[in-house]
Amino acid sequence: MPVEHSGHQGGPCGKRVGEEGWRLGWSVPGMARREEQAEGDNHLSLAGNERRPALVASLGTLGLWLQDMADSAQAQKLVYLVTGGCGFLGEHVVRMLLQQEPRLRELRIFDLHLGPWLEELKTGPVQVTAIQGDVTQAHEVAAAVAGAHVVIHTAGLVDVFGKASPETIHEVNVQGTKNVIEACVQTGTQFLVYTSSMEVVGPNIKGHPFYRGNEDTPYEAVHRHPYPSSKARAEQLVLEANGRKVRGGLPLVTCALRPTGIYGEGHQIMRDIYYQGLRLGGRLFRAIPASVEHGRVYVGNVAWMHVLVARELQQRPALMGGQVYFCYDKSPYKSYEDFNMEFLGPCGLRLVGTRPLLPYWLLMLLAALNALLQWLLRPLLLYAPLLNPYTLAMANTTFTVSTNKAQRHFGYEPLFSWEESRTRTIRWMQAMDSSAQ
Ligand SMILES: NC(=O)C1=CN([C@@H]2O[C@H](COP(=O)(O)OP(=O)(O)OC[C@H]3O[C@@H](n4cnc5c(N)ncnc54)[C@H](O)[C@@H]3O)[C@@H](O)[C@H]2O)C=CC1
Ligand SMILES: C[C@H](CCCC(C)(C)O)[C@H]1CC[C@H]2[C@@H]3[C@H](O)CC4=CC(=O)CC[C@]4(C)[C@H]3CC[C@]12C
Repeated sequence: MPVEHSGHQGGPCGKRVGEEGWRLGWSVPGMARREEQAEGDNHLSLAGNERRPALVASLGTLGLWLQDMADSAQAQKLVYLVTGGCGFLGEHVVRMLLQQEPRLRELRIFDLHLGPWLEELKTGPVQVTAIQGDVTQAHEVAAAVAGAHVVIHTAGLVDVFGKASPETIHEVNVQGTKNVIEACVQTGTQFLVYTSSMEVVGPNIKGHPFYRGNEDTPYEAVHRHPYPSSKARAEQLVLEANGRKVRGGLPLVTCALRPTGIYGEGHQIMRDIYYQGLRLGGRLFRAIPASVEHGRVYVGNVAWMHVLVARELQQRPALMGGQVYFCYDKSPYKSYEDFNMEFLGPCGLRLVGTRPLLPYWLLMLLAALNALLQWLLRPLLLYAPLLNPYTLAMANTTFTVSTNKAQRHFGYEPLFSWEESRTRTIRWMQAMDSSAQ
């Protein structure tokens, strides 16, 4: 079925919250903590002054306030650049940085398409600079990178459905990443965090399972599809660049984060599958055996890992430079379809069948047919269904991660529990549904 959204009449999800609700209400657990703690500190200092004359108390408070101002002026000195900052993951990284990185002075958001929601960020204490640009254009990248302390490079062309040509995917993912690296070297930016993917490892073309593996698990990574090939090449370039001298003589410090399948607020594929289910009368039909595990990670935790890595890379360059980290959290191990049902179920969709309804060979045939149709129709229209030989192989091969490398190297703990990740995703789907009605 082609991926399209028009004509959606709304579904059975109950709540009536505008889609913007999840954007405007965006906050993280513990976020209130910083503010509460600040307030608490003030209460403490006032309590100490309680029995003194009012003037002394006021002067004391003023002094503390001035001290606070001086501290924060000194602390707020870093300039971060997020490429792809208006994408699904990028937006979460941007919002997480604004909430969790107190040393931020300026946040630059570089993207081919800037979102209108950026406007609301511009009223906060951190200078938010939106830059419309293309990572394939070296001069645009260099201009955006100049003067940044840290670059988080999430921009990429995520396409496993044949929407873009292999050349375009390579241009954006590989040449774009080369441009980011060169810009860091030329302008003197010392820290680069790259959003890689589990796909740089696998599943490979032979369909070998990767069961609860970690960063050191031996696995034959062989790719033919342009997306994983481009991500693997780009990751390699980023890691090889670790230690290169940047302008001014200091070494470049790089590392790569490899998310498994990301889910959460703003996830386009989840949206597509939801609408597909609605078109099928509120049902989805099981295509993949429930025993095939597919690794998933909540977008808020992936964003949190980016913020932490960016921070800790500056403290522990020798340990973390040139390293790769899988992104993980407490999301349960399930098949791709069963996992999606955690969110689609509460929105009224049903997964029909405890076993795949069609034999695998027939699915392969349908997937091949879709690929053929895509090719035949290309001169006339873009036919990009979810099912093709590559996505079928992806969904049908076990790939799960079990590691604590991020915890050992930079103290990562997921910021969002599984329950919270699930609730947030469901709320977003419900808001999306009611805003479409
Ligand atoms: N969605 C997922 O499950 C996973 C994604 N990733 C990686 O995470 C990163 C972000 O992915 P998503 O947020 O899912 O994708 P997305 O498509 O929502 O975001 C990518 C962003 O990059 C921007 N972009 C694309 N081409 C550009 C160009 N030439 N110049 C400047 N900006 C450009 C897009 O406009 C978009 O805002 C990608 O690098 C992807 O490979 C890794 C693992 C899993
Ligand atoms: C669309 C696929 C599911 C199709 C189900 C079927 C065959 C019944 O129609 C998705 C299955 C696995 C997904 C990919 C996986 O989560 C890893 C990814 C990592 C990335 O870096 C980008 C996204 C993706 C390739 C993701 C894309 C959708 C699936 C192929």
